[in-house]
Amino acid sequence: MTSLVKRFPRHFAWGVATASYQIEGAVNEDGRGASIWDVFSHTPGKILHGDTGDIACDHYHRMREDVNLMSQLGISNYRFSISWPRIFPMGYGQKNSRGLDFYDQLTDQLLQENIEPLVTLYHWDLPQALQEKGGWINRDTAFYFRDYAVTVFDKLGDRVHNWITHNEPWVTTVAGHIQGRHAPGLKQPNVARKVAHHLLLSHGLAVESYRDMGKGRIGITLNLHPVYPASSREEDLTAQQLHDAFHNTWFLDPVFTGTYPEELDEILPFDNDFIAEGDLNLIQQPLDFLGVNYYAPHRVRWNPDEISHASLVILPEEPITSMGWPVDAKGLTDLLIRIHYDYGPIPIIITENGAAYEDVVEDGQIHDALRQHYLEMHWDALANSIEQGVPVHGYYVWSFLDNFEWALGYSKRFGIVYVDYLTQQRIVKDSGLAYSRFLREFYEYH
Ligand SMILES: N=[N+]=NCCCCNC(=O)[C@@H]1[C@H]2[C@H](O)[C@@H](O)[C@H](O)[C@@H](CO)[C@@H]12
Repeated sequence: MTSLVKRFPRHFAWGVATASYQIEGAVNEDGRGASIWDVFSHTPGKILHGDTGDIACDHYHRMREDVNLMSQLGISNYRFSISWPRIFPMGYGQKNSRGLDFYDQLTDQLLQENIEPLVTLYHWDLPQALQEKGGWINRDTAFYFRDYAVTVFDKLGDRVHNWITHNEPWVTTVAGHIQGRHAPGLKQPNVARKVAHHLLLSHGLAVESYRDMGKGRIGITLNLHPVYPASSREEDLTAQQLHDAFHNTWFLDPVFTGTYPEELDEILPFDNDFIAEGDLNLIQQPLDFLGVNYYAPHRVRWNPDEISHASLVILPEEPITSMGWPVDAKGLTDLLIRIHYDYGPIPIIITENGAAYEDVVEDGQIHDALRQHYLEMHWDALANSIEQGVPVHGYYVWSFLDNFEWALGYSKRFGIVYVDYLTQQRIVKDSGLAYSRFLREFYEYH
């Protein structure tokens, strides 16, 4: 391992990541309003086994214990998200001071333990009251988001200096509004371009506001995949192009070039009546970093029946995680090099990377060798990216704790810390102990 620590720069930010609805629980406490995920998870048939985020990891009540565990493991960076409906139960208007107080205390606890916060403003838990006014289909939501962001900047901005506007707007758009497998559970492809645009507009408005208020760094997190053609056949090369537009450049292009990719119009045609003068300039304004969530590459073959005109191909012999996602760390290097050369030298933070595997508790331990190997392979791939000139400034394991995995409920475990949901006991897995050893070596070396 020692050779690996030398390959990362001195101030590289190693961390762990979570999200509010996936770990907090306490959904009806201290004035929190309902989110679209409260409604969705309580809708029969939407979540595996009927799981909800009502309790999750009970992090709202166990925050100090969890921060202390991070500190014991030598973790010095923590990415978490803020629950908008804890701050504005109705999405706007009357603020909820007890909701703000929780994140105020969390921030202070982190700083006391010398852990640097990286705060995500939106990790999918839209206030239900705004969904009832149209949610992201309604342009007003972008401005309510701006006002929510300003409130949080004002409260925490003296201590939090690293911000992410949105986590994976692609998932909100596609899973939430086309596939219907995420909240708000809509299957309306014709609104997808408008939803994505309003999410990006809200990002631009929040960045613009932060530039007037804060002196820290702000970016956006996108889930991105390198896209490989299954063969050199013309149709598979076309599938690669369209799939890349649907999964990657739909969001990379507006954020970094102020344009939407033309290929997207082939698969999601739209009349651009929702794009107002100045919107794309706002969306395209400079960022301090791009957050990249990387899990797996996409290998595709032509399939006109799919929205991206491509189907994923999993090779018979390639290893997969329990999510069915291929394990291919070189995909991370390929992706980062592509971003670097296509979009310029924007600093990159890997805001999520990790793997779900079936974990078994044996004598109070979890020997999750596959997850440990997955992580170490991706650290090596990240070092390769840096050695090839990509300015990577940080890496956050998804996830610190096992947590509510959206439509799959608690059936999938991504944590480096195991959570027994019956007792809420935390057990550091072998992968968490290995990460701790790696961090110790890194800080000793540097
Ligand atoms: N092939 N393949 N597919 C990868 C699927 C990409 C879309 N899902 C994500 O990236 C989600 C992201 C989310 O932020 C987090 O809240 C989720 O818990 C993790 C784990 O699911 C990941």
